[in-house]
Amino acid sequence: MVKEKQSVLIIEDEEVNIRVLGQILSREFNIDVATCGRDALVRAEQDEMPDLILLDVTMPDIDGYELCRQLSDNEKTRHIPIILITSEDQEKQEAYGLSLGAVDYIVKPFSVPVLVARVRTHLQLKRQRDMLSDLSVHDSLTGLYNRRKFDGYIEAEWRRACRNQTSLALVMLDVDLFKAYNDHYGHMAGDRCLQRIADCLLANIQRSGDLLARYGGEEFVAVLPELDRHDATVLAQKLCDAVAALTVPHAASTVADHVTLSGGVAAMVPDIDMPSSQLIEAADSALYAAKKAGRDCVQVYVG
Ligand SMILES: Nc1nc2c(ncn2[C@@H]2O[C@H](COP(=O)(O)OP(=O)(O)OP(=O)(O)O)[C@@H](O)[C@H]2O)c(=O)[nH]1
Repeated sequence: MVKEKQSVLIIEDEEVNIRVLGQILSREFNIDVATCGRDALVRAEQDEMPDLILLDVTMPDIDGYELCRQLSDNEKTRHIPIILITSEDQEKQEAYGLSLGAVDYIVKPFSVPVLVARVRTHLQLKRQRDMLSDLSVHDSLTGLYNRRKFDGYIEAEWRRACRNQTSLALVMLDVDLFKAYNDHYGHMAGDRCLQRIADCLLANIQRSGDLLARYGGEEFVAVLPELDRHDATVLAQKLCDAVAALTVPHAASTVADHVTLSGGVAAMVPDIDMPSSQLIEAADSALYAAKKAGRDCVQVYVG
């Protein structure tokens, strides 16, 4: 999600510099401060990550260049632009800092308007990058995550479940007789129906590690870490019930007088040599079984 007000992490150990930078920048941005390298590494990785880091090269514990290298090498923090602040006005030092991953380099004593202008420019670029990356993982019709996000997420969760030897569950949901819905009510009404279903499913998936995505046209998928087969089945039924309770009329359905879903559930504790596609195929075959069993029901894969 792209933030309204962006945030800047100032990594600086001198009180007077913190005060000056804080005063200048807090008019436009949220400010966080770290006074040593170790604290900076923790703050850069927290849930509410900074959008930009102003890093003083001279720090008491970890050298600023080393800190810059660590932040740029870390998968979680590498996308945060870093501006180095230093009193060393040497071309070699500047080139070194930039080669470590910093996006800019400011020499003390600095001009306030120049510093603010550079911070603004890098934050604007960061905002544009965030918007692009947000668009690339969301489905434009429903606002849910898209297939690309799902593919990456299930892979990561599969590896985590394998490492921790915990269960990973997958629920696949497909709108029943949706071709007939489109044929009867028109494609635009079909789109609105999919949006209502998406909102409803999202409202009923609450745990922070869960991921709901639009898997294909009228198919949705939920990745549910640390859920076993039983609990995933309970959730899948709850999702189907919630959509049925919307009572969206479906006059062309042979199953009910309103829109219904079929669901397929699979859950596994992965082995090191099992691909994540095994879980997807299992949920898909359970969904196929639900369709064969007459639709408007949930079936579970029992391997
Ligand atoms: N309105 C709309 N329709 C879509 C969208 N994506 C896929 N569809 C339609 O969803 C329908 C799916 O049809 P089928 O795969 O035959 O399945 P079904 O009619 O739902 O039948 P069952 O799955 O067997 O219950 C197709 O007619 C697609 O055109 C979309 O974004 N908007």
